[in-house]
Amino acid sequence: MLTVTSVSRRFGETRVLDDVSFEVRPGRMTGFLGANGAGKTTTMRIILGVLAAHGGSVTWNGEPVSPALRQRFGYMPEERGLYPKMKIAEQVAWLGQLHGLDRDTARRNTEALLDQLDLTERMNDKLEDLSLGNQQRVQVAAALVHDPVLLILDEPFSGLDPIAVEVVLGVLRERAARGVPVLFSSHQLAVVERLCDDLVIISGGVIAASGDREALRHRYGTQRWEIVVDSDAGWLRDLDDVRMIDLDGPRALFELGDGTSDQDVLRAALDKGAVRSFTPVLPSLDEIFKEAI
Ligand SMILES: Nc1ncnc2c1ncn2[C@@H]1O[C@H](COP(=O)(O)OP(=O)(O)OP(=O)(O)O)[C@@H](O)[C@H]1O
Repeated sequence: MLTVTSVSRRFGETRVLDDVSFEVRPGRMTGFLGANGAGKTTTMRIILGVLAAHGGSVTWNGEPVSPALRQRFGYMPEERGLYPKMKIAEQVAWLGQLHGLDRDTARRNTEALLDQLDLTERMNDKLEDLSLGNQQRVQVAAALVHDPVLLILDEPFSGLDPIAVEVVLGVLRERAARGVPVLFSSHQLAVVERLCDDLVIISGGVIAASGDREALRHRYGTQRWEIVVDSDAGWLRDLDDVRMIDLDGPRALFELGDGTSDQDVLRAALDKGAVRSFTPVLPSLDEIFKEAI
């Protein structure tokens, strides 16, 4: 497990990270969410040792992160730093060797990854001859070739079409399933909502919320209910302490005040006729994000 504890960082007089603490747990995809300039890239660089922290610590299974251990981390930086004129298989295998793999293992891992990422047919093409989406798949291969014990990915899904998102996601999920902690940043709330098990939300260099995604959905946002009846559900508006959010004929989305309960509403609905469905609706990531920051 990776543990970030009370990390701070300034650039000049500006404090860009303030007491940042969170965990990236084994076998879990952790989404790192924040607006532009919130501090995601700075945090990732500190984890990778590319940038020094001005306070706090980063530990791996309770131990400080040594340079030798960092070699075993996988990092996909925001500025995609591969060689445009080098053939992709050669390049990925070479990066594997730089991370300590022998030549045969590097080649085997490269071939397996390029196959998983649907790039086998392009393996002898130069990076610059690939579409931007395919170049990004190569970046993913480069971050994974040495079988990293931890994966840190800065915006791995940006600019990918939906099919490429699925392909990259499949590869990352497989690593997570093998027990590798995966931290990835993203602006795309809908993507993160679908992909992550845990969430870290950062705002202005401060952690606004972190932990299990479902637990956060329960903790943040206002609980709502959806009911579907047989005829128009507009009568719900007349009930005390019911606030209608959305009404679409027999379907209504509403919130409850303190003076009533979901069971009161259900009873009132059954008195009127058939109830086809009645479900609590948890807030979306979008709502959690807005409330947390
Ligand atoms: N080398 C630097 N010198 C000065 N300020 C910097 C430097 N790197 C980052 N910053 C500032 O630190 C803050 C956090 O930047 P960071 O890149 O970590 O944010 P981010 O959450 O990754 O944003 P984005 O989503 O736009 O990539 C920003 O205000 C940024 O301008």
